Amino acid sequence: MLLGCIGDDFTGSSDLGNTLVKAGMRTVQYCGVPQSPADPAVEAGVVALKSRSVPAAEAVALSLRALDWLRAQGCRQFLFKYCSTFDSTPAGNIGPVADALAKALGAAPVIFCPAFPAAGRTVFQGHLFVADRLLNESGMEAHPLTPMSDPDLRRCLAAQSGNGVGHLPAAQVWAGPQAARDRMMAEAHAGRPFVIADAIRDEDLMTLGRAAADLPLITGGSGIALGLPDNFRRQGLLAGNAESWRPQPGRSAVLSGSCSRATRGQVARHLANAQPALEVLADRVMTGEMTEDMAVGWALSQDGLPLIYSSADPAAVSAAQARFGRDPLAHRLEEFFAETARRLVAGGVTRLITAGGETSGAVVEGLSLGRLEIGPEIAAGVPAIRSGNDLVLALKSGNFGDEDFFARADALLAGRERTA
Ligand SMILES: Nc1ncnc2c1ncn2[C@@H]1O[C@H](COP(=O)(O)OP(=O)(O)O)[C@@H](O)[C@H]1O
Ligand SMILES: O=C(O)[C@@H](O)C(=O)COP(=O)(O)O
Repeated sequence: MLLGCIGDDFTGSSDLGNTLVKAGMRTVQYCGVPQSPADPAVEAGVVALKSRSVPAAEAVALSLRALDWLRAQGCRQFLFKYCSTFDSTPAGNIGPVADALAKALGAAPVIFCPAFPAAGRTVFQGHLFVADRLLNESGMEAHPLTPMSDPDLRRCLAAQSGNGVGHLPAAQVWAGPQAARDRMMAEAHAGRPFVIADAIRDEDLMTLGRAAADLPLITGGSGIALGLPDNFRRQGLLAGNAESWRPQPGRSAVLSGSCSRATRGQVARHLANAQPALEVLADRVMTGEMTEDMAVGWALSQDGLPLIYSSADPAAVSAAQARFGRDPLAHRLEEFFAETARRLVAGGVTRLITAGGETSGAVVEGLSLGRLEIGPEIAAGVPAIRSGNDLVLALKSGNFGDEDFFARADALLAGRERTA
């Protein structure tokens, strides 16, 4: 294994796997830290953790265990993948995890770049934009678990990290890999080893990848990985033939616990298309009026593509959180989706589409999946995934995908539609 990656959630890890496979690296996503060694043919390993919203000390411990395993597989470089919207709070977990990984690897400077231009995320003057909006006006300010109210990534990171935070401005990125590298080294020498890097185009991410060729630790969204495979390819280390894919016949279902704007649009489209949909109201789940059994019984009796969703708008989310508490509510809803997924698969579902990072993490952990093979791209940042012989999945990040994502994902997973 050449490149060892640690993803702080499961959708994000598949997003990263998608980038690496497209750029020609044989990539496997592992659900949690594996117990046994990797297949030697794997060139990039992504250890997916559910560490984005757990207490910081737990996220650090999990990430260091993942690092130990990846080091034992011989990795030469390490990547910490977090969200392209920098999902975190002043308590972490991006800063504390990066502090621990940098210390363990003796890494300085360390790039921080969540930019993902294909999904509209760009970093300019140290600020994060989602399309033409600053992060704090993008809808992320109302996220149920990690509301993002400050678009200045230098301030966000400084609040969470024990390391000095510097900046690599766009002008130095546009001046090429050497200029970018020089600026990062200068920042590190000035006591600011954690460097927020501007990037507004894929070309900028390619430049950053090249500038980071000999850095032990890189951090960012999936975009920061765009240029890394070329570094290994230049050294003649890649075998080629990164992707293999086989669609899956059978039944499908969609589970959505994402309350993000894009997902709510996808739910609305599904309803407008008169496809079967069951709304899981937070109150009914918390009071036990709605059970997993009811949801599964409903889904298995539907024709078409059944959608079970708790996706709700910010006002409904706030009201439910005020009533039940943010964490107990999130925990119960995630448990609901995990158990529903288990029963759906036991009941014969072979294609599962999940929306939301925490939700997808709960589902994948609930299903005790181990190793995921990354297939073709369904939408920017969302690949088709295979787990063993009988199950294929799409783990959709909350804010990814067009309005027709659910139908499109199912068609691709079933082999009714070819890749983009
Ligand atoms: N109706 C709801 N009210 C409150 N919280 C909710 C509701 N539906 C889902 N949640 C919780 O909100 C969180 C959404 O996070 P996640 O699944 O990561 O979605 P996203 O990818 O959009 O961030 C989950 O913990 C989920 O359980
Ligand atoms: O980088 C991204 O935006 C995604 O890969 C990701 O991590 C999204 O997380 P969720 O929105 O919580 O699914």
